[in-house]
Amino acid sequence: MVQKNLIDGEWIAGSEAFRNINPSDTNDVVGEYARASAEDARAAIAAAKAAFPAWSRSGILERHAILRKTADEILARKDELGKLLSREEGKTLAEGIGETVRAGQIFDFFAGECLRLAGEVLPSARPNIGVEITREPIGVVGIITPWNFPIAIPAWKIAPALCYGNTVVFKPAELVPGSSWAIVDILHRAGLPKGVLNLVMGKGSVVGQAMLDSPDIHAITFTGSTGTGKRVALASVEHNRKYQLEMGGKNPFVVLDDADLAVAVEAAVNSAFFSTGQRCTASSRLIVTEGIHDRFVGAMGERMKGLVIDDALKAGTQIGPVVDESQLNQDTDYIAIGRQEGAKLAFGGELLKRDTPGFYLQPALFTEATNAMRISREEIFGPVASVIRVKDYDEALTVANDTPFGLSSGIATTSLKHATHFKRNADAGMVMVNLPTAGVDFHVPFGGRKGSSHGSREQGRYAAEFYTTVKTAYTLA
Ligand SMILES: NC(=O)C1=CN([C@@H]2O[C@H](COP(=O)(O)OP(=O)(O)OC[C@H]3O[C@@H](n4cnc5c(N)ncnc54)[C@H](OP(=O)(O)O)[C@@H]3O)[C@@H](O)[C@H]2O)C=CC1
Ligand SMILES: O=C(O)CCC(=O)C(=O)O
Repeated sequence: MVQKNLIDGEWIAGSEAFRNINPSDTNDVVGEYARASAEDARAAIAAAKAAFPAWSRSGILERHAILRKTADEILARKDELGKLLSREEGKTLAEGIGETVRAGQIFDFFAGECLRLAGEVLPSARPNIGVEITREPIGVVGIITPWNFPIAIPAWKIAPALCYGNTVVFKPAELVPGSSWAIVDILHRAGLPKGVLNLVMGKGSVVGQAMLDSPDIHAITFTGSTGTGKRVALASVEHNRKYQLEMGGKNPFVVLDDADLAVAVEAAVNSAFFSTGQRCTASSRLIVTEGIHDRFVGAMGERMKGLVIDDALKAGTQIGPVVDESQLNQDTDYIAIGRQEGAKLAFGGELLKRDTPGFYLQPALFTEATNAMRISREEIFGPVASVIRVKDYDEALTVANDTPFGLSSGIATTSLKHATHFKRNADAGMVMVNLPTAGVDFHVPFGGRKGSSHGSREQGRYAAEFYTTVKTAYTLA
């Protein structure tokens, strides 16, 4: 059965369908999905526009109940939805279920936020005048999401958009439509009025572009590549619309001489290779001071030998496949580039054969890398990391900050002084001490600096900044 798009409360088949393929086993078709056209996207935008006046004035109990019900269903179906996610994206079952739980928690959090909407009442600078500051929804929000977090990223954009009274046109990545379809179905059945949430699955160059070109989309929230992010920005400036971008990372993980080696290695392996390195918060630059360098590299090699790379759904798998052939080619191209640049491939980097045809790559660790190499400057988005040797903490901090990106950064140290200094001086939106650079909580701000992000933070209460517009009202007493 072809899963359809949701436009104005109706499931619409469209004229074309596309297949969702399991990267662990390319013979396995996860499902078939209707491919929306640019015309479908325009119909979805018109429906969202028409639904906005009523939804923006809907009661907070109605919004709360829908988001609460959605959270409950996602959490109750975590094993089934987690399996679907792992099957379509290739992260391990534990990661797939974990991400599904996170999506449920996000809906739960924003269900609560519906009940906590608040403003401020202030005295005016002039006598006998009262000032009220309130937050109002923006209008139609366009949501464009990537393939690497098929349920959590849609959840952390859709939940606040609806909570604060906006209507939505949602375009998931074509590679992973299954999880997105499932949460839209859940929200629809939870009682969202028609047109409030519209799903248009299909190509970014067609459906996404139609969204960028529409004057009736008042805000766009995007996560994905830097190149597409730039297109979103340019089109948004053209239409004078609000936009928010979460793009790449080249996140540093600093290991100091005084680090607990086991903690450092575990955090580095998680940062660099878990979720097959396909996280914008992944660390691909391991910046290591010279006193611990050789022990760290040796321990990383030992730990990497034990990693189980296999079918995402198999019990015991620790690293699933790369998401598709094009991403696999990007990863192996960068491994070749690293070698040409003079870095030493100390471990891994081989294509692997498993029982089923899939995109299996052994995580790769380069040593003798410099921060000037392309493998240290450009986002690879795969299980490929480089060790950069530095003299001391000061040089480590300089190298860590010497990047066009600024999403996450981490440090392994037992020194309070260095941990405190790093938290203050790392030029990144998120800093982790003795923890992986990736794997964030659902209720606190998420976002970066420099080339990684644009606009206000996502997640937690800070999300209100993007999904609302502030009004200041003056009243003569
Ligand atoms: N920061 C992050 O979390 C992510 C970073 N990336 C980086 O991007 C690289 C490429 O991945 P890729 O999936 O191609 O990333 P894209 O930026 O192309 O995809 C992200 C989303 O944007 C959509 N899109 C593509 N073109 C347009 C357009 N012209 N107008 C509007 N929307 C559009 C995509 O649609 P569709 O895919 O359906 O065509 C997808 O839904 C990765 O290797 C990685 O380096 C990728 C994913 C996430
Ligand atoms: O590290 C995380 O938990 C989130 C990462 C993320 O949002 C991303 O890779 O797009």
